[in-house]
Amino acid sequence: MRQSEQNTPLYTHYAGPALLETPLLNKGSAFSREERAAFNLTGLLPPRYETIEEQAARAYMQYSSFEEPINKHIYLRVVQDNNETLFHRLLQNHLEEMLPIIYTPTVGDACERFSDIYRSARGLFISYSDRDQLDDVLRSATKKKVKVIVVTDGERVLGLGDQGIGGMGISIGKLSLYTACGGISPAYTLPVCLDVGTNNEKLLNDPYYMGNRHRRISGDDYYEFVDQFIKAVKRRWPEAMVQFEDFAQPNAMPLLKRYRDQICCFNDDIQGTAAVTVGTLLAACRSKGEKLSNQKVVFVGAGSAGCGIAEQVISQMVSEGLTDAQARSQVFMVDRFGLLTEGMADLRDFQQVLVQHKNSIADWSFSGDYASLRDVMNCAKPDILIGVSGVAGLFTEAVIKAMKKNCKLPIIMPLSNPIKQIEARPEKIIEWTDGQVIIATGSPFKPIEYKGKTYPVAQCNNSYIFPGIGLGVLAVKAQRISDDMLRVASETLAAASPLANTGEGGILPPLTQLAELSKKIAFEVAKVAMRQGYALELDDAALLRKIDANFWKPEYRHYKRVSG
Ligand SMILES: O=C([O-])CC(=O)C(=O)O
Ligand SMILES: [Mg+2]
Repeated sequence: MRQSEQNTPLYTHYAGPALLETPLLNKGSAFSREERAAFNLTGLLPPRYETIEEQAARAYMQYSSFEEPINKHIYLRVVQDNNETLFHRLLQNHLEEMLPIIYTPTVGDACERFSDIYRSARGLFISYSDRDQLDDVLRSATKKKVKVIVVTDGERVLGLGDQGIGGMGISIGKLSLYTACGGISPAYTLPVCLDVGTNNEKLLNDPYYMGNRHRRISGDDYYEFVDQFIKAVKRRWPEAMVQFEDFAQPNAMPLLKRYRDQICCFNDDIQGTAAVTVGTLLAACRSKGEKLSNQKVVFVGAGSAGCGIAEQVISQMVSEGLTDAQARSQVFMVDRFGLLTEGMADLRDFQQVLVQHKNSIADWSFSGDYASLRDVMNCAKPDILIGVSGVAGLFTEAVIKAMKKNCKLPIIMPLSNPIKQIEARPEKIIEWTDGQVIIATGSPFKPIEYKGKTYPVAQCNNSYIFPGIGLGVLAVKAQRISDDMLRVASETLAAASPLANTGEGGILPPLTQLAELSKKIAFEVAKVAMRQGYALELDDAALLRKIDANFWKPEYRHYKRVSG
């Protein structure tokens, strides 16, 4: 059996202060007496030799001294930039408590205030003005073996809009989860922010803003720049997987279409969110003893994320036996002007195929030009309501009550992040439906007490999907990420649903079980990649061993010195 790399010594020429200043290698007070002597560290550290658990206990005490989530976030990022192994041990020990701090929702604040709270360098900022020297820029990344890149241009960070280089915060947060929940070694990850400017006036006028102070580059210049970046990545790290994150709607889909058959990549907001949503819906329907293909689904927000999920829902309905046209007739997209309806002006291609035909809503009665969300609730009588609008408060009491009137146990999923952008808070939805509801949100919420009963709130966030995809892709060196790989990730998630399996607990397994779930997703994803000819061929036992061997653990290795 292949021994995990982590049990073997690590050979390095770094020594003295440079070793302590390299977060991937630094062990701080855990350097042993022998290592301190061999690496010229004697005297640079307090005399006591500590274990990683002792270090983690001190760090947790310091962490707990901060009240505000943003200050806890800043503290954890400092630990990360100082000692990555310790950072991940701390996360592992307190995953449930710390996920909302390093990731959604607090990561949203960290992106908005990126320049204000900036401490030290992490990741690669790639400026448009550097476009002719991208090979040099990528060479500056000291990591030789980058295997997972999360790249954003910061134009649509969560539901917070254009954050310019603040988008780096989300790339960092996603990759922390790749490690914490998908076992990808931090030595293999690289957060990237493409700085093509910002149209956010507040940032442009903010003296502390650290990005380039010009408006966003757009059109052909923009696409050419992204292309230069992708080509440079292919030259430097030909096997790296690229996750597109938080690109604005007009660019997200074209970029995905352009690269999905060229490199190993996916768009987290379109495909990752679709995969987790379909997985959650499958589990919710199973827990009701029903099929997704028997449900009517309303989406609020017809951007690339909403339409991406809708297409995935449709393809699931078709796999359950509906025709494409039948499935489309059961899906209703509502955007700022109302229900997407045949003949509506200015629709994008991906919206055009999701309109309702005039004759299928001929017997609806409504007053404006297009049916409003409330009209859709009254006339379509949906079973499922999904919010991906980024607009707080759109699920009003009237909307939810109109839905409940026609559906005994509605499935309601306000998915917009972070919490301040949510369509309706879950405790309100429970109150308005008198507890007769299945809820999932994009951001985390504590279980809700209502009339003596406890209601868990599932966090339908793409974090259930991407770590497992990454682990599977790495295990078999997959060259592409196909729709079937994403579909099997949804099914694997649904199959792990406590509520669907036992009639009790949440619709989704708790996030604390993500590492185990990611291994299962990785296994299934890798098998599909092999079947489709995108990956190394391995038998099941060898694949399981590979996944385990690839799963990095926050433990210190023993170091041996080599000359530099
Ligand atoms: O980051 C998250 O929590 C989920 C996500 O991709 C988004 O909202 O853009
Ligand atoms: Mg996102």
